[in-house]
Amino acid sequence: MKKAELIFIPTPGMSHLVSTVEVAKLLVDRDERLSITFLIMKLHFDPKVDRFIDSVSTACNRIRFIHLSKLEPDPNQPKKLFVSMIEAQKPSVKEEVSTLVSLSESSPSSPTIAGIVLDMFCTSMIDVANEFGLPSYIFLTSSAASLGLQFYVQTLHDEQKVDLTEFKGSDTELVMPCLVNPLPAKLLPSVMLNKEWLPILISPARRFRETKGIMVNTFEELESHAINSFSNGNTPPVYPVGPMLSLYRDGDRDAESDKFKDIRQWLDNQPLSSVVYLCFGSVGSFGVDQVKEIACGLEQSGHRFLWSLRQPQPKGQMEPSSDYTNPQDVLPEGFLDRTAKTGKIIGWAPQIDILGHPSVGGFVSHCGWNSILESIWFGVPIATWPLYAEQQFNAFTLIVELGLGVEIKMDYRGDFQSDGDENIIVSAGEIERGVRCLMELDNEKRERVKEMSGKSRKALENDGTSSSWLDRFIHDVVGHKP
Ligand SMILES: O=c1ccn([C@@H]2O[C@H](COP(=O)(O)OP(=O)(O)O[C@H]3O[C@H](CO)[C@@H](O)[C@H](O)[C@H]3O)[C@@H](O)[C@H]2O)c(=O)[nH]1
Repeated sequence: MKKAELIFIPTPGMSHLVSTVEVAKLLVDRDERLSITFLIMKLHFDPKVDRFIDSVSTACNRIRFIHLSKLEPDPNQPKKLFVSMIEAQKPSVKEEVSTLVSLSESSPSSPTIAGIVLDMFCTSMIDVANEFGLPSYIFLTSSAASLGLQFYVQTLHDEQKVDLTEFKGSDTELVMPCLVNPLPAKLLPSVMLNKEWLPILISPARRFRETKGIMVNTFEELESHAINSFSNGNTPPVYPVGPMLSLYRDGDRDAESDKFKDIRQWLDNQPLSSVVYLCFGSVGSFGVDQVKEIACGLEQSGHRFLWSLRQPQPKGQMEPSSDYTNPQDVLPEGFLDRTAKTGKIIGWAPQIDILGHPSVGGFVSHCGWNSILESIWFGVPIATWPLYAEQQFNAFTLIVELGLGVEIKMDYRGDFQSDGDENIIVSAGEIERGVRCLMELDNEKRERVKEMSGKSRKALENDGTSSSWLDRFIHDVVGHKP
């Protein structure tokens, strides 16, 4: 039986890496011929990434990680765009791929290199795959609808010569194959409405078309309409293989166990479904004025809360936000004392543990796709408060397309991607209303979320839809199991 190896090139931030590693784990579990080598770029320092990789390396013997050497930034160059920083890693990627290919060719017992699986930000590495005659695949860490959006926007731009930036601030509604409902143009990701950023977004979609297939972190039962919109043969095959969640992040747990124990204990003492959890992803944070409004909104709502409150990064920086040393400095006077019995402020959150805890009854989220999938998995309804990237679009998908959430905001834009004219403050009143709406959600809506939770778990069972798609992917990449 000939063995096969896939090379994975992820974007090395937690929100892309975790689901990519998870799909790799399932692939090797489902076929003993497969092994996977990850090439890890060192783009910024996040100790969570290293801890996570260490824990996976020790647990899975057919997955290994090769760390590429860190490129020192050229002091004469202005700070580069993220995708350009990835593109600059091509020579090191090429060197590693060359070594792996030579090794594979030198011995009949070595696995054949079957292809390269890339993150959406790493499509420049398709050139490396082509050089070695290897097929490329994508693993998309966001939704099928967001994939449809990328193809739609690229077609509008390239074929119909539409200047997308004209949609900025307009009331136009866009009808696209991946959505049942028309999308208000104001919910397009900021990068699509900005002349400087648009090419960065158009380019991956063009290159996706060159690949042999796209695995997406979603499942048929959740996004059937969007998934069906790819069946016209105009795109490479799409494989909905999710939800890919890391339900046991041992690396995180060991490193921060005392802090996490305290959070678990606090949750253990709260009534069933009584706590609203607030978290805005790995990067999201707010300025002091907005923090105060959130605090007042929570207090006015009277609901119990667990709030991951984080410090803003310098403008334009997209690295994980850090915890406050003294959160009281940014909160309204006396807030911590007044809410001592009903609320808890934390920094980086053990999100999976929190969402899985029976005391949690709602999630105020920035609508990162991982957070949405995690919340659905645990049957916790979401109140949307998107900040950047495709999050406004995800909020629309969740509320309008899927009917699985309530709205605090849908068109809000976080500081780092707004052009300065969109920085409205969401008032305490709006937050209070949103939190009440979420926590006092009618049974029918809560049941819908629970039902989808069951479907998400079923999709990954041995005979579930996502497992079948994983098998189909393996078959397309390495052929029939003997
Ligand atoms: O305090 C925290 C904050 C986050 N997380 C975890 O970190 C991940 C965050 O992922 P996500 O919810 O997708 O948010 P982002 O970190 O913002 O993710 C980026 O990547 C996603 C997937 O491509 C996109 O959907 C987002 O828009 C983009 O910002 C999730 O697994 C969370 O469980 C924690 O465990 N604790």
